[in-house]
Amino acid sequence: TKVRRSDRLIDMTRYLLERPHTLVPLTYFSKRYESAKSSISEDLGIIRRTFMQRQTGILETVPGAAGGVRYIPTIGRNEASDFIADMAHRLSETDRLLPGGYVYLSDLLGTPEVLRQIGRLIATQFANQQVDAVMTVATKGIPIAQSVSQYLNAPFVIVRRDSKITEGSTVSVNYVSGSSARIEKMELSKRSLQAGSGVLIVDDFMKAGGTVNGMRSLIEEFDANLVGISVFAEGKFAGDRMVNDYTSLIRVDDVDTKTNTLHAVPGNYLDYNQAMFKGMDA
Ligand SMILES: O=P(O)(O)OC[C@H]1C[C@H](OP(=O)(O)OP(=O)(O)O)[C@H](O)[C@@H]1O
Repeated sequence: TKVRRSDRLIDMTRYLLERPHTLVPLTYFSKRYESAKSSISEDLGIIRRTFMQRQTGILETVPGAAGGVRYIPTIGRNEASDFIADMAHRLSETDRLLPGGYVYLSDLLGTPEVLRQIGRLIATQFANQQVDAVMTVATKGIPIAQSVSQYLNAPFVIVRRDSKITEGSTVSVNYVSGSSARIEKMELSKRSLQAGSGVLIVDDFMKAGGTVNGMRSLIEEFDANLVGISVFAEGKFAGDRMVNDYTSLIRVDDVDTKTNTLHAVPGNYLDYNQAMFKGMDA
């Protein structure tokens, strides 16, 4: 029996939301609802318009026989700005400051809604780039990488600072870690990355940038290419950071070890993506 338009719209929306960055042929929906392609096209027009108006995302249409539709998750400027302001406020709570200017984030990075929004924000910035893999370093970066990976429909790979036989043979690099100028090692299973793949680096926190820099050299070792770098928060760092082209959602701009407080403000994400957000409103 034919499926009514209202029922089709609900089921198509769910189907698309669950498959970001995935091309779905119109014929798939025609068969699923036993409806003409012209009806399905009208359905998709309604979904596209509503997604646009509510800033749920973009419904791309790929023409031709091998064509179809692809849902690109995005976040609107206002929702992004509100979330970032909320996170900056949360980080400025007392008792988050840790020795060495690090910040306690594990409660936030264990909250599903926070992880969803972080993933959506970072995936929005890279929605139109060729990201074949999302890379992070164990441990606290992993939930962020998983969330970004889900929104971009790209696998995530975990770099480790320890050797595990369960990772098989690995490529390893030495890197200068943080302000302590210690040499550390990080490695990635050889099976994780193909040469030439586009890699997005994400992490929960960047201080001196040594960790991110280590991941950059790992990407070079794999003959892969760096698409971008995005971190949830960046610490206050006096020295010259080894990394400069990155986005951060939050920036720690003041640390007072006497009163054990820190002040966090929005990072450079909104400024960096101003043109992108303007394009969405157009
Ligand atoms: O910019 P840098 O000076 O290199 O510091 C940023 C590192 C340090 C910290 O990881 P750790 O807390 O050391 O390790 P884990 O994530 O496993 O807790 C954080 O998650 C980044 O990866």
